[in-house]
Amino acid sequence: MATPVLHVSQLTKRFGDFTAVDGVSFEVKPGEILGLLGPNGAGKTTTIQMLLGLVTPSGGSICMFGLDLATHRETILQQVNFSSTYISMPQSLTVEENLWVVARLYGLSNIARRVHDIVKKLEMEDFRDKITRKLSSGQMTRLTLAKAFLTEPKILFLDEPTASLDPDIAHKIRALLKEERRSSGLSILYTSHNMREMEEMSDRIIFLQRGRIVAEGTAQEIAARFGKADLEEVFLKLARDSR
Ligand SMILES: Nc1ncnc2c1ncn2[C@@H]1O[C@H](COP(=O)(O)OP(=O)(O)OP(=O)(O)O)[C@@H](O)[C@H]1O
Repeated sequence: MATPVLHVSQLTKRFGDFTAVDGVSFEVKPGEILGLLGPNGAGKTTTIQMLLGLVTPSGGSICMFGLDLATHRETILQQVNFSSTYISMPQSLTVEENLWVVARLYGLSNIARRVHDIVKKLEMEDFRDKITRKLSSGQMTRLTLAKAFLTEPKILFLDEPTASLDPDIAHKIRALLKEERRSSGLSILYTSHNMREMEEMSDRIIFLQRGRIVAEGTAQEIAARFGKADLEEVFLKLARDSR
């Protein structure tokens, strides 16, 4: 069996007396798309922030590519990238300048070609010269996705990657994610509140509720386990139970 790209064991985060992530364990295999689902406040973002080394866990371990994040942070993070709405990028630079900054920070070669390719792939030609401060939220989302793809990571963490995109662009982004997974074996962990997207994209889904995993499997397996027709019905049941 393939070695997992990501192995998370008993991951826990406490903020004072409050436990936001509570003993979570899971794996992501090479080329796998894992969906992280859960109601507001379930602990999805906190989990991703720990995987990125932005938040220090209170307990448990995170291994990527067989290395422990606590001791091999720099090596691991060179092969990881992420996209989320909480990223802030230099506001006075243009879209393309921001991509050049990222490319230089990662020490990439052939920067002009890479930037050109990613701008084309994400259909950003219209606003490549626009100042970042003036971007619409959907354009900003595309810039953060471009930043994530630019470094050709082995695993991508995406926190609500299609949240502010129009249906046409969201569809193209999903197709691109699937194509990258197919062509380069990219692994993806992502969150979304769009149940149809979760069903379409995810090989497996982890359902978080109050910081704990309450269900795991394919969308069909999870729906069947709860005796529901689809993921949306399961979500409504679990979300209402947790309020
Ligand atoms: N720095 C912090 N200090 C205290 N509590 C925090 C902190 N960060 C997150 N929390 C709390 O941890 C819980 C989990 O938050 P998190 O942002 O991980 O949830 P989420 O599943 O991503 O939710 P959403 O769907 O709303 O984005 C929430 O109750 C949140 O208020």
